[in-house]
Amino acid sequence: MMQGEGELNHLERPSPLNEREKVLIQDSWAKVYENCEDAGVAILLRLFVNFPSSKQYFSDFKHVEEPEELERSVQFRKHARRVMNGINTLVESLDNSDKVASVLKLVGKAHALRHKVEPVYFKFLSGVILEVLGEAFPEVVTADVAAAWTKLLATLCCSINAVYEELGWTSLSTSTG
Ligand code: HEM
Repeated sequence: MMQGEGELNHLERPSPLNEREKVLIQDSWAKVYENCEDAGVAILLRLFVNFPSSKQYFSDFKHVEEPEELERSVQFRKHARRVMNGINTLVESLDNSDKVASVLKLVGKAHALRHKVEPVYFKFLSGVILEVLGEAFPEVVTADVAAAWTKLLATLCCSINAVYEELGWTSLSTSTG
């Protein structure tokens, strides 16, 4: 089995978010988004420290190891902002499934075709988001809030995987190793 293929096949799409879960996500996100810049940097830094291979896709800092130096990279900070803005759009659009689908389609397409990012990195990023939010906002991220976020992020990964599959990612992934 090629790298990433198992991930594509074995992720189960969670049930849609219910109204309570949407409110839990929107309320908790509002607190996080007040510190958008810091939260984004903390999340991306954790991704690159815990999963150093995720740096391979970023020309400006793929060989940088020091977290302090990573944080200073313009490309790093720009992507941290983009990730936070992407999640913000999803959170704002929880009642608009067409919008959610179209945002995830765009993100999936760009990362598969242009940046050639293995889809498993979206799963790593999702885990890191939960971890960092739980640590940074322990009073906000209760067990119920964490469960709602887990569901949203699993949905995100499933949708991204579906886009990759539609694009025939398995053949692409052989060329990127
Ligand atoms: C929720 C998850 C993510 C969102 C919302 C997101 C969003 C974006 C956006 C909006 C762009 C620029 C637009 C474009 O090129 O089409 C971008 C670029 C990029 N993303 Fe992501 N991204 C996410 C996850 C990831 C992950 C997990 C990786 C790899 C580990 C990654 C790697 C890249 C790279 C390499 C670029 C190009 C950077 C550059 O040229 O400066 N992204 N991302």
